Amino acid sequence: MRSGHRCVPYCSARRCVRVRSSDNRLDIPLGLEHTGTNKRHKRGSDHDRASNPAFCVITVTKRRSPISVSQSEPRASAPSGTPAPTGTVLEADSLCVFRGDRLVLDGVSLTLHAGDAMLLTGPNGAGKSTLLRVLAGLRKPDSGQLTWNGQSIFDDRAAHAERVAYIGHQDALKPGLSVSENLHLFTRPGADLSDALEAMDLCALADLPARLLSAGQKRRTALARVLLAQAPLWLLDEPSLGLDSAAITLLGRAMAAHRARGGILIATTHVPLPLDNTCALDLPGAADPRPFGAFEGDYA
Ligand SMILES: Nc1ncnc2c1ncn2[C@@H]1O[C@H](COP(=O)(O)OP(=O)(O)OP(=O)(O)O)[C@@H](O)[C@H]1O
Repeated sequence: MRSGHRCVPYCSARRCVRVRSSDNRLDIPLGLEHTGTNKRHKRGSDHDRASNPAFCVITVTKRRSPISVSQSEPRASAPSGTPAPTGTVLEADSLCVFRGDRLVLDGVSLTLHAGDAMLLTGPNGAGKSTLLRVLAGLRKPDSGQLTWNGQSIFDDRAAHAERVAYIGHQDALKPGLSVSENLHLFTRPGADLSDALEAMDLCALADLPARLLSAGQKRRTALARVLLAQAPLWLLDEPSLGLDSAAITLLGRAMAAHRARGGILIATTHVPLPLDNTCALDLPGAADPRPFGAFEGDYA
């Protein structure tokens, strides 16, 4: 961690968070880095320094204590006969993202290898969904690098879209189509629709129009779609939202199987998820500083 200073709009509690995950060791320094090359950051900082007494400049000279995270057990191994792409690596370096004038992500770094799982936690508004959208390639960071096997994902967004299975808060089902028809739209070569229906206990609902599903049934359908994507990177925004305990067990099995095949998984959550051997990235969040009008112009 470099020494330096960072201009922090509104909240002195915002901190740089870095996560490193390797086979059985995690190293998560928490500190602050110099980001003076970010023009938006500097512009906002100059303005806020002049006009807002809550604005502050923080100087950090040494690394803070690591977040308490440990990876005590070895991760699930791949089933025999299933080759895991062990060289796969997703890496984010010093990601900064503004929403409106607010610096929501401030120097987030992480490294995940094949089979790794990371839980993204933090209070409402901390930037968990924002980070997932950046990792999915749906939004460019204002600064920082995001690479898959060493290549920027923004060099070829279409290729990155192929490797991502993403679910947001909305289940995004076509209400007039049945569960099967909705899933069929997302079935990639090599995926088996009936396996996905079974994995999420949807067989009895397969012919029901999505508009007639309960919230939990819709979520199970959205998760079945993730299974059918055949994607190495799962980005799940509160995947257990609306699920009953039986469905949460099914979710846990699906996530374990994905990792055992060498998949990478990142999930936001406010509740415990049935995942072993994860690392956690806790975004600190900050009190919302602005009235609604201040957010105009950023609807990405
Ligand atoms: N379209 C937008 N324009 C401007 N600001 C936004 C927009 N969407 C979200 N934000 C702001 O970005 C911040 C981060 O939002 P985000 O949805 O990433 O948080 P979160 O950690 O996922 O929250 P939650 O736990 O409630 O799901 C919030 O302060 C929010 O007000």
